[in-house]
Amino acid sequence: MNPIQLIFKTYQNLAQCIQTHVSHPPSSSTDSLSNHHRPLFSSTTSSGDQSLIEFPQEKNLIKVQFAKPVSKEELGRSTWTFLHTLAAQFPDRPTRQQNKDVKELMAILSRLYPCKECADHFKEVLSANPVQAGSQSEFSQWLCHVHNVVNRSLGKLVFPCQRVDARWGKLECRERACDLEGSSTEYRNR
Ligand SMILES: Cc1cc2nc3c(=O)[nH]c(=O)nc-3n(C[C@H](O)[C@H](O)[C@H](O)COP(=O)(O)OP(=O)(O)OC[C@H]3O[C@@H](n4cnc5c(N)ncnc54)[C@H](O)[C@@H]3O)c2cc1C
Repeated sequence: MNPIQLIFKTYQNLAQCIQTHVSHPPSSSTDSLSNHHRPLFSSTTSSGDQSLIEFPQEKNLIKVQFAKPVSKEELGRSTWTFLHTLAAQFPDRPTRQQNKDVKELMAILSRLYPCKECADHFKEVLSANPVQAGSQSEFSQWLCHVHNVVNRSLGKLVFPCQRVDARWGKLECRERACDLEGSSTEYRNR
């Protein structure tokens, strides 16, 4: 192959590669659709927040939910669920590392929470209410308190913190496999 042919061939390969990626974007390793099952073409029809993608090879219709913007409220509810569940599972006698980690987590949240106004406000809340995580109950009470500070600033009702254990339980997990304490001695020794 002479140099001109070589350049032409390389260009052809590149163009083919781009075309393939545009029509079938690469999937992550967790994507359950193998290349064999990818649609040759896709037709989408909106029905509420769901759309249908047709797989002509299999004469099947598979419902695929497309991303839509998450509201500040949804994000807030999910984040509080994560935080209160973390507090419910926090060890009664945390290691120094666990204590440090939870403080760092809150500091990171106050910098990276994907709602700038909320993150800035939470930074102020944290500086007025430093994290207390000497035990499970101390951490869950502290979290309940700071959640109430946010509630108040939004004109919401204050939650009775003596009921926090009734509202937020541990993650449903067989044989306490999700417990921080039992599950990782390595972590405990750090
Ligand atoms: C760190 C952080 C900062 C935020 N800052 C802002 C902000 O500045 N501006 C803004 O508009 N939104 C903010 N949000 C979102 C806001 O707090 C709410 O999540 C959102 O308004 C939805 O409120 P909600 O009424 O559904 O209940 P949420 O406040 O999301 O609470 C979820 C559930 O937790 C329970 N709960 C309520 N209070 C407590 C408590 N004190 N202790 C334990 N459980 C409780 C209730 O059962 C409630 O249904 C923030 C969220 C987070 C996580």
